[in-house]
Amino acid sequence: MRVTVTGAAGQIAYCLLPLLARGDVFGYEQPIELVLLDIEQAQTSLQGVAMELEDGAYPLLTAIHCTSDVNKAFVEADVAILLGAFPRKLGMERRDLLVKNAAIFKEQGEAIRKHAKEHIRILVVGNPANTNAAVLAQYASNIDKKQITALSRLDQNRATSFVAKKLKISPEEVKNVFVWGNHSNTQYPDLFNGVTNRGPLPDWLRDEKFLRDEFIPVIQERGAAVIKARKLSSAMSAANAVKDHLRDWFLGTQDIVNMVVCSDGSYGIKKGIFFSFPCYCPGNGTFEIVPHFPWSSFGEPWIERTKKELYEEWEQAFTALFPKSSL
Ligand SMILES: NC(=O)c1ccc[n+]([C@@H]2O[C@H](COP(=O)([O-])OP(=O)(O)OC[C@H]3O[C@@H](n4cnc5c(N)ncnc54)[C@H](O)[C@@H]3O)[C@@H](O)[C@H]2O)c1
Ligand SMILES: O=C(O)C[C@H](O)C(=O)O
Repeated sequence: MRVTVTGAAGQIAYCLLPLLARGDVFGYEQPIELVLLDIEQAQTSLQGVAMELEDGAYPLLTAIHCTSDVNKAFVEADVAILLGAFPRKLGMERRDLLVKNAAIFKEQGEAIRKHAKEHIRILVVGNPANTNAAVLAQYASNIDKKQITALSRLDQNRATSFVAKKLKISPEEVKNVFVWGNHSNTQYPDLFNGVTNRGPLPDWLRDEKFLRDEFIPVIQERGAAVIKARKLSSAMSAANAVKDHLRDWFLGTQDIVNMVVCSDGSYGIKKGIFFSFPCYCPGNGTFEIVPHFPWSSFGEPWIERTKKELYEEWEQAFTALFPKSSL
């Protein structure tokens, strides 16, 4: 299995690469070859990462290739994990970030179309992840949209862990806590479908004041809180969520998991928009959006807000990429 990781000299990659090499993601019997892409200025650091991978003496890791050439990076790739993105700099508006990253994901989408295996499975992590995935899907035009996903599992893990801590139980016992929409602070973390293996969540966890004043803002702002505390964005937990997302997508799970996927019109979300939905993963890189989880009247305005943000993001990226067209 040939796995391409972009942004491979960055901090998420540093936490993720050992998990891939050890077999935690694709299974303990699956040999993998890693192709590590980063920009020219990061090549010395990338060489250091490759040395450390070699020094791990991982039995499943059959080869490591480092490159700064996007066209070489995706040759014959079975899986692409897209971590590399332009970071937000001081004074940059969200729109500037969107446009900068749209250019990167356009280039990578084209390279995937030309060079990757047709059955490739893609996970976009670099922010703004939903819209980057939508841009990539436009340009990797020979790839079925169901092969392209983005990461919202970190948000689901955060929400699940929050509930487990409140109830003093293991996160394993908490199911069906979902995060809908954009991987941004408009996401809607939803406890109305949540259960534990002892039964439904207690009423106080669904109290509207508690949801509005505590649960929802804590989950929506968790990424910012980590940045404030570490002066760096979350990396260990992001790598762990990448592992969970890919393992479940490839090896299957009975749990309903959050993935950002291309809307097929489910839940009234416009087709083509990449939205975080609850998904069922039977294995082998397949998933189905689970269609029947209710939002409750409390959830509707939150969903509207995140949906609106995603439609606007897509319009901005689309206008930058195709200045003379209209949606
Ligand atoms: N979706 C999520 O849940 C989630 C969670 C955490 C972080 N993120 C995002 O993931 C991304 C990576 O985070 P990080 O902490 O590893 O960042 P980082 O800055 O440590 O690493 C990013 C790496 O990408 C490289 N890069 C930049 N442009 C590139 C390009 N065109 N091609 C290849 N490589 C390129 C950089 O040189 C750098 O080495 C960021 O965009 C971050 O906001 C997403
Ligand atoms: O990198 C960020 O802006 C935050 C990150 O997406 C996170 O959720 O931790």
